[in-house]
Amino acid sequence: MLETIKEFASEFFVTGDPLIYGAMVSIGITMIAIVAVLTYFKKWGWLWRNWLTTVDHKKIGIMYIIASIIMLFRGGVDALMMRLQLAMPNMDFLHPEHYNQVFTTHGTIMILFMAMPFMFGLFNVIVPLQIGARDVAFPFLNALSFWLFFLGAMLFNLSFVIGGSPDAGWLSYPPLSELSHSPGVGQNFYIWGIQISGIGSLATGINFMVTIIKMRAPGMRWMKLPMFTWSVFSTCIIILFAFPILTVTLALLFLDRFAGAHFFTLDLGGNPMMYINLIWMWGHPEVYIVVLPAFGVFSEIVSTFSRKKLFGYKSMVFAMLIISFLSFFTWAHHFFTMGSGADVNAFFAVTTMLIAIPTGVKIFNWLFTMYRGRIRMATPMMWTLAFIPCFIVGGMTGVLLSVAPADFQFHNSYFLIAHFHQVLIGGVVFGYFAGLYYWWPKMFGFQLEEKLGKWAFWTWNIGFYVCFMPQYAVGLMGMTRRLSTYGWDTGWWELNFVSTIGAFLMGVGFLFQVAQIADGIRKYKSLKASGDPWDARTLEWSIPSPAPEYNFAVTPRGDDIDEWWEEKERRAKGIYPPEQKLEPIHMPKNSGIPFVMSVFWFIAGFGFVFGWLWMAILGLAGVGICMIARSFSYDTDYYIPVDEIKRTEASLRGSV
Ligand code: HEA
Ligand code: HEM
Ligand SMILES: [Cu+2]
Repeated sequence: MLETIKEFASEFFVTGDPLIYGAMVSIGITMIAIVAVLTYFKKWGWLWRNWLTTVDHKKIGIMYIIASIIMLFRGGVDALMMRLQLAMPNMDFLHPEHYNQVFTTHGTIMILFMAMPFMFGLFNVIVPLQIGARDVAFPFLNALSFWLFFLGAMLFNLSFVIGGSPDAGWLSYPPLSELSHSPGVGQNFYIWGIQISGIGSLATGINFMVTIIKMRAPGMRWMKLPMFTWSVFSTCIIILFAFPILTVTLALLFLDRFAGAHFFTLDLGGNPMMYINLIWMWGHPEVYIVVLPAFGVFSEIVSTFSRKKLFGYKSMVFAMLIISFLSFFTWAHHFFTMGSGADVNAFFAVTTMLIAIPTGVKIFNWLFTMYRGRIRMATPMMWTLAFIPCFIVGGMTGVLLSVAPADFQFHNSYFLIAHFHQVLIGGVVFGYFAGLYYWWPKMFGFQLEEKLGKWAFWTWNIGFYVCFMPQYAVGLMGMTRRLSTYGWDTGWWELNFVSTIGAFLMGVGFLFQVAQIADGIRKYKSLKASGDPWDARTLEWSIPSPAPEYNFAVTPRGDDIDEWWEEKERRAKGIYPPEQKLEPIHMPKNSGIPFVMSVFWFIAGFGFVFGWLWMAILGLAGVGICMIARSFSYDTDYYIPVDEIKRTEASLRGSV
């Protein structure tokens, strides 16, 4: 008996490292604590009814954001472990094979399970409210997308506890990711975790595209759309074309590993370069997928906090559409060194450089919006102001990398690492933080304490520069990426040491944010009387905060770019909109199917990971049954009666 248990343990659990044991035990304890708390307070029913089965876009958005912040923590711990290992030469904190696992999971989690869900969270919370809609076009699909993302992410994270983490880099290049070089199950976790959540991402892209096309308030023509919604639309275009490439690429890699196909091996007619091309055809657009919505957030904040109309509305829209389009023609800049020849490299160098132009247009528009504005220095605006110089430097070093001959030097060095962290942190993370601070009152109906927010802001920012500026230098001095340690004779240690200090400062910044949120919850003070604490401009602020379940009691109009601002001006002049009659509101009903179906996907994925076909088939059968069950469920909607709307409105607006 004991032998069998030992065998089981040695097959499924990563053994031998106290660090991993420690983490496993803490994950286990956390899980038990969560289950115990839910049971003790009898919250299972509440959890199921209000969250696990919800199809309300606002709640789905909040769940996305919570999941992504947890993933930011996990990815951040990975980052700090790497920085600790690199702080001094010849460190023995992470062994080389662990170092490989840690940068792989860090990169994958940060992009796919932190940035993507944060972005989808903001889409969900804001887009329907900004365009005056009652929900997204397909609320059921929206819930399904969330649960696919969530269980995909869980499957990926499970690799840490069972079976071993992937370790072939965040894009899992063959031949390293092939069975011959990575015989463990880590790569399978990578493939299935991303595959399952990727289907969710594609569905979200389609959902929001249809929502924006079909569900805008009357009067809201395309050139009246709020800028954040435009950014979401341009991102959805990229998702629509890029994600299917990822799905196919991972499916082919899976066939290589699982069925002995040879798409990406050099023998039997395959070619690893095919994988590299395919993965970057998704991977490059992916970085613009995550940054465009951040641009949208900055646009909203700049105009709200400068109390001015956004400068150059149309040029902003065209710049984003051009970036969406160009993002599909630059992928080969990630492998200039792979021998495609001068002509190919020149083509991709030029297309890459072209992207600097629309991006520059956007930067100048933000600056012109601020020019002569009455700027208020609240935290959302501070993150926006910090973003601009940071992103300019990060973008400029991107342009340096795009010079193909120079890239032969920069490629895979710490110069590259510094470039992409600068655009990803300075652009994406700062952007989503700004959005979170800006829309926090909208989501939860109370304000966060600014003081702790400012502490978080400064530690993050100072930490950022201290961490990543030295990396440009150490990159030029020859330090390459994915290096688990180095010697004293390299001359790199001082810069690395400084860099590690910066990384920990950012960690402190994160702790300040957690404290700020905890403090806000403790001192909770409802915003009942005013749903519009920033004196903002777009429709989401025209209704109470948090928004009622049905969003708008009566459908608003969207005739102006800053409709709510114009409305406030009209009201100040005593011009009120005509009283509209309330009507019963048509709403989608909650459903447990998205959650259950995603659990079956998880089971199928788990089966494929370990090559247990019976389990995979069981999972897929469950998915099929859920689909059939859904197609036979007719009771999917209901109406909210007028009385109830009246009661809700009265209580939310504080007059009861
Ligand atoms: C949000 C993410 C994001 C963003 C926005 C960008 C933006 C850009 N990136 Fe970056 N990049 C990454 C994420 C991102 N990148 C990642 C993750 C990798 C590495 C992946 C890996 O290997 O693991 C990478 C790698 C990478 C490479 C590959 C290098 C190599 O592997 O050797 C190159 C090469 O061309 C490049 C170029 C650019 C350029 C030109 C831009 C441009 O879009 C920047 C445009 C912006 C500006 C230029 C600043 C503002 C403009 C002005 C003020 C106007 C005036 C300026 C000029 C006229 C120059 N990037
Ligand atoms: C919080 C601060 C962060 C620090 C200190 C940090 C640090 C690091 C380090 C040390 C590496 C490994 C470098 C190497 O050895 O090659 C790395 C890789 C990477 N990071 Fe970060 N990181 C941070 C945040 C982020 C964020 C927010 C993102 C994405 C949104 C991100 C995306 C990546 C990616 C894609 C890789 C490449 C992984 C690979 O080589 O496969 N990082 N980071
Ligand atoms: Cu790129």
